[in-house]
Amino acid sequence: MEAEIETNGRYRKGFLGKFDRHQLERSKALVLLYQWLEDSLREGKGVPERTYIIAMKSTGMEPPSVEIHHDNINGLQSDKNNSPLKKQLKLSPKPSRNSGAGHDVEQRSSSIASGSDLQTLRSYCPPSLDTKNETVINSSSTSLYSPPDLNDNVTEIFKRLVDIYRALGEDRRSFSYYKAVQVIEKFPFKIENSDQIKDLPGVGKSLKDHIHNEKVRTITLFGEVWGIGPATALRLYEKGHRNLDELKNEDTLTQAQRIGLKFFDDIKTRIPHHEVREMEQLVQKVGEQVLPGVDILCGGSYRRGKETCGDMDFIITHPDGRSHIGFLPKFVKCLKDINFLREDLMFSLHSDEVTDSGVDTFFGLCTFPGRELRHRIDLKVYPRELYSFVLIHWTGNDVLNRRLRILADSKGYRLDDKGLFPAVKGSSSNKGFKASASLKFQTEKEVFDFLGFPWLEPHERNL
Ligand SMILES: Nc1ccn([C@H]2C[C@H](O)[C@@H](COP(=O)(O)OP(=O)(O)OP(=O)(O)O)O2)c(=O)n1
Ligand SMILES: [Mn+2]
Repeated sequence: MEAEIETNGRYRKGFLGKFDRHQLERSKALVLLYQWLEDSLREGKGVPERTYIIAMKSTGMEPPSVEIHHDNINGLQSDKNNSPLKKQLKLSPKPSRNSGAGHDVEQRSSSIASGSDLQTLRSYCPPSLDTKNETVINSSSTSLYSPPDLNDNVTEIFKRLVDIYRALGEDRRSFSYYKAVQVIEKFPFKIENSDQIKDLPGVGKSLKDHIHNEKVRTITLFGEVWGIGPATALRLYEKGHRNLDELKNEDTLTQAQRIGLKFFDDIKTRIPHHEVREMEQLVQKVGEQVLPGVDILCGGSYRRGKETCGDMDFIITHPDGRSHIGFLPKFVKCLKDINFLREDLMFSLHSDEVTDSGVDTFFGLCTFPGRELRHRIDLKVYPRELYSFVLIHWTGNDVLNRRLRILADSKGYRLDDKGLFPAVKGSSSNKGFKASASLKFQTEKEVFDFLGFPWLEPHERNL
């Protein structure tokens, strides 16, 4: 049954009077009877809108006249003279209703306002909309409108929460998520931080928390991709990416980040200790062929005796103090030839330079012989004189390293993977420390002793 409202003065002032027809057209909103809200609150869920829709008629510059499609005209006074099909209705002045949840249905983000008689809620028609109403609605200036839901990552979760809370009997909470979905689905932009919606009523604290948590979770996830640091992770989040699949289409990623992404799951798979031992033996054997006498050992969690390792941290030097120079490129080539090294992430060569203490580094991915599962591998080549510091640093763990650094600081030294530097008088900056030459120690134990830290075997360093 349909009826036409006689737009009385109060009605125009209350809601439609605030907007011209073009504004309403632009908003592409459906205007619903306030009754929809009351019924929804009574039911504890959003009731189908189709019988509550008010359609606008284009009438030039005049305030819009209104058609109502409403079989259930409870709460509206009908004019006795109307035919059953087209009733002339007058809206009875009703007391203003601010019934709890209904109060914050109002939303300001999309040029739709709430009035005391009517609440506007949706900008799309639900799938249950009958075709018999479609003709009427389409002939008016309010068209069916299905905006792209730019925030479906949020609304999909919220829709689930609507059902979950309803099933739990928490109708009020269920309804507040329902309302939030209605509001968020209409956003013409992707929500990226909670500040964008902090002033929106109808979108509760839960959503703000949710978005904040989502941001933290997403940035943390992106930061787990090799080569993506916090700043890049934040930039990618702000570009709208929300999961790793979406990142695959991101053309600003470096080649190394792409590899990190492609083998994300592989890299996260920890390697059993005994497999690392086998790969260490393989790497040592190839190293000996390339450069007899070369010292190669796997540090990190493997050297500390952990059952599984996140990656392999190879530390390489040569006892003669010079043959390490130029070793790494040849070594990497051989390891690639036997299909052990598979992808490069970073290759940095400085062993023939005086600066940077002559360190060569290869970061990449390797596979256990006969397998395709990728593992992270680091090869670091240092001059022999730095070996004691290198072993301590790359064996860890990070807690021990921090303690040793603090201890060194307290004694007026700076400790890192390239030495132990006495503080330069008159300067407390890192630069001041670096300007001095490192003390020389042959073994890890000498460093521990010098600092006065009790000696710990590698397997005792899991602090
Ligand atoms: N922020 C960091 C990172 C690393 N390290 C040192 C201590 C680590 O033990 C060593 C190797 O770094 P890894 O990240 O490879 O850590 P682990 O080898 O200890 O553990 P995992 O099994 O996760 O590789 O380098 C450090 O002092 N501080
Ligand atoms: Mn490691």
